[in-house]
Amino acid sequence: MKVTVVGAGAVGASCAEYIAMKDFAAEVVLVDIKEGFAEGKAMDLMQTASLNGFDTKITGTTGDYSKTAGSKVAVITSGIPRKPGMTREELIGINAGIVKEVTQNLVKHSPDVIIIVVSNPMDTMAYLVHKTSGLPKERIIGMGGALDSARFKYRLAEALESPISDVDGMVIAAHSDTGMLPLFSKATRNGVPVSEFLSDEQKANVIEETKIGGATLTKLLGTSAWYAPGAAVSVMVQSILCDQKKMIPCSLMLDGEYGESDICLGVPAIIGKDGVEKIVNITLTEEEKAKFAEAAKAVRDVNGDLKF
Ligand SMILES: NC(=O)c1ccc[n+]([C@@H]2O[C@H](COP(=O)([O-])OP(=O)(O)OC[C@H]3O[C@@H](n4cnc5c(N)ncnc54)[C@H](O)[C@@H]3O)[C@@H](O)[C@H]2O)c1
Ligand SMILES: O=C(O)C[C@H](O)C(=O)O
Repeated sequence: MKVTVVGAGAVGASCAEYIAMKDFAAEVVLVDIKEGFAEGKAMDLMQTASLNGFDTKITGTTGDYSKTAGSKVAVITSGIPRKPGMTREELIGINAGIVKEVTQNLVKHSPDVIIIVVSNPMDTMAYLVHKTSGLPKERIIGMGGALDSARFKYRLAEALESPISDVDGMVIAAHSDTGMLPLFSKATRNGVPVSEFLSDEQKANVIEETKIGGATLTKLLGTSAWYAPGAAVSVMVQSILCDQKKMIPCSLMLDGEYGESDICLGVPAIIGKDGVEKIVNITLTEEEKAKFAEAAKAVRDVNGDLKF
């Protein structure tokens, strides 16, 4: 099956690399607006195929969407990343126009496509794709929770001094510095609640470091992260192409779930061959419910800046 990745920059190339390395897709098409850039990234990645042992064919194109025709999944990473000191929300002015145009091109050539939205501010960009693509809501999935949950597990393992494979946990709500909701109450080490091992101070630190995970990396790198974002996308694409039905927190259009409607926010969902098979309703504490509602209010304010 064919996967298109729009934006052959840091995140787009990382998506293509992880998808190819796992060898579950027949073809990955990279698209960029910068002349020759996607072609160059595709060629460089293809020259790793014999070294890394994959058969996925990676091609690149400068804006020729006819090459993306018949894609099962398209990942939108085109747009600008933030610089140190910025919030993701500040990117809306430039990225909204790019995401809207790219979506129209993708849908024109692949009407049955499932779109994974990565460009920031992601929850708002996912909402924009819902409002402008004409695709059913099951086929538009924002990527944020998979990445934020991986960062949560990294911070939990650090605090627990345990291997990451011992740890499980999930982050829902908004993909923003303030609106992320790491579900500490449900995090476990080999099935045992992590609250059995960590103090209140450690808990607060893990939650805060998780929420500012993207900002911390942006400060260190001078631009935002790409390895873990690419790996997170590859997990979502694999769950679709291989119909794995994994439960993954994704930014989805809500219609009453978690008390919200007409907004994209991170919630756990079953992801399979048709996209979103089911939004999973989990029980939140009263404090978590209040934080989810607060995150929704902030995302709704940002959505208000969109022009359709
Ligand atoms: N949702 C997440 O978890 C997450 C994680 C990391 C990054 N991001 C976001 O992903 C986006 C990309 O980040 P990056 O680090 O890869 O940036 P980047 O600058 O390295 O790459 C972006 C690429 O998009 C291309 N582009 C711009 N306009 C285009 C268009 N109209 N059509 C096709 N290509 C176009 C650029 O030429 C560039 O190569 C940013 O908005 C960033 O904030 C989101
Ligand atoms: O932090 C960013 O701006 C990029 C991305 O959303 C991330 O979380 O890495």
